[in-house]
Amino acid sequence: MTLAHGRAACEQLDQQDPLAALRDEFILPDGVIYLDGNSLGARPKASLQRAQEVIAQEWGTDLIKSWNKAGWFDLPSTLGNQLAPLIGAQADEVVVTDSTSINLFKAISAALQMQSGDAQRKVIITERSNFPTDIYVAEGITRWLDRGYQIQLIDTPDELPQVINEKTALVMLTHVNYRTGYLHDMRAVTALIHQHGALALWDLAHSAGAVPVELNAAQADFAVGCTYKYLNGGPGAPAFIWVPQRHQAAFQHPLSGWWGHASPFAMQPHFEPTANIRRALCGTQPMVSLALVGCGLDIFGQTTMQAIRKKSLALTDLFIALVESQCAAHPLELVTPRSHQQRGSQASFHHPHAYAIIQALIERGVIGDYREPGIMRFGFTPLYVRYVDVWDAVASLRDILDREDYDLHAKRHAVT
Ligand SMILES: Cc1ncc(COP(=O)(O)O)c(C=O)c1O
Ligand SMILES: Nc1ccccc1C(=O)C[C@H](N)C(=O)O
Repeated sequence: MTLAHGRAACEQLDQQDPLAALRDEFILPDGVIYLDGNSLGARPKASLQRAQEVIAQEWGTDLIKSWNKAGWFDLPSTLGNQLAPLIGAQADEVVVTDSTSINLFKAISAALQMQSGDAQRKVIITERSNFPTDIYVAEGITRWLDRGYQIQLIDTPDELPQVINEKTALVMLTHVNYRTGYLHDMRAVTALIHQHGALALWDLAHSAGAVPVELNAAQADFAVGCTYKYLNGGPGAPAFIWVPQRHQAAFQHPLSGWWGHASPFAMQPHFEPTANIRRALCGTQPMVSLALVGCGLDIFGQTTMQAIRKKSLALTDLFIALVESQCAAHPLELVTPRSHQQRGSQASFHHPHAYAIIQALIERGVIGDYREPGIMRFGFTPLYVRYVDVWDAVASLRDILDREDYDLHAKRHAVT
């Protein structure tokens, strides 16, 4: 079977797919091909019943008792422990809490604090192409501290070895780039960062549940990430933060709310951080939303990240090959690395009319998204995307391009 066998070959791949049955765990509307799980994951079927249970039973009937009885108070750690194996972390190293932006704030502040004994380490290195919130939060911290911290933006990963030095306090990278899908070699980059005495903070927003991650094996220092993308936790679901055992005692951040206290219900007038990962917590969590994260994580119990990675690469390989063969007459330019070692679970193409084309695709039920400048972005979640979806998505794309069936004056929505 080759591509020349067309859609039938894709059907056969679906029949042989060891993950095929997992699609049944999700609700996906008829007629929709969902290639945007890198922005908002699809809904696990179980989440509706779980929401009903939390609202009707745990909140409605059990009321305040649920903080103990339903495990609400422990839930950030319970879910963190469930997530840990997916990112190469140990138990008691992860909590699911707050947003990625807020967790970035905690991790960056703690890292700067840990480096503050060395007065010359004043530089945070990150990529110009990093997701903006990462850069913005670092800017907010440096401006607010007003102690001469600087942010140095690099334009390509290759620049890191040239710019990192004894003045670098922290290198903050997103493991898989949100726009291009470029995947860093976490182990090699972390080793380089450590050679220079700096700390390594990884944003796993586009990695957790998408690619195998080995935080402890890579000796990373801190990590944060979303649960609403590849982990299918739900819109705005709380994010996570990982602090390895070896850094927990030194991990201090300024959002020292009562949930991070050694004994929150002692109601002491001074903050004393708890000894464990719960010092990364701040305050009360949104329980309805937090509970649904478990439904997304449960599905991962039925497979492995290796199986997911295998299918992810097959899906992106197929998509890239089909776009390049079927749409060869059009000015599409792949911005995602071809090399498997450097590719996350997405494929992005540049086209001068990318926004209008994405809108036309969405109208036909093929959901991807648009990112500046001129990039059509397609995310592949192996738990529910089929090989035939890839075939059908490219057929729609080709048809739209061949007929120029898109509106160049398409209205720009607030969310693209
Ligand atoms: C790399 C990265 N970091 C962070 C975020 C989001 O942060 P938050 O959930 O705080 O909006 C995203 C996407 O929204 C992202 O792609
Ligand atoms: N949280 C969102 C809310 C609204 C719209 C998009 C998002 C995203 O997550 C975007 C994603 N981080 C991205 O890689 O572009």
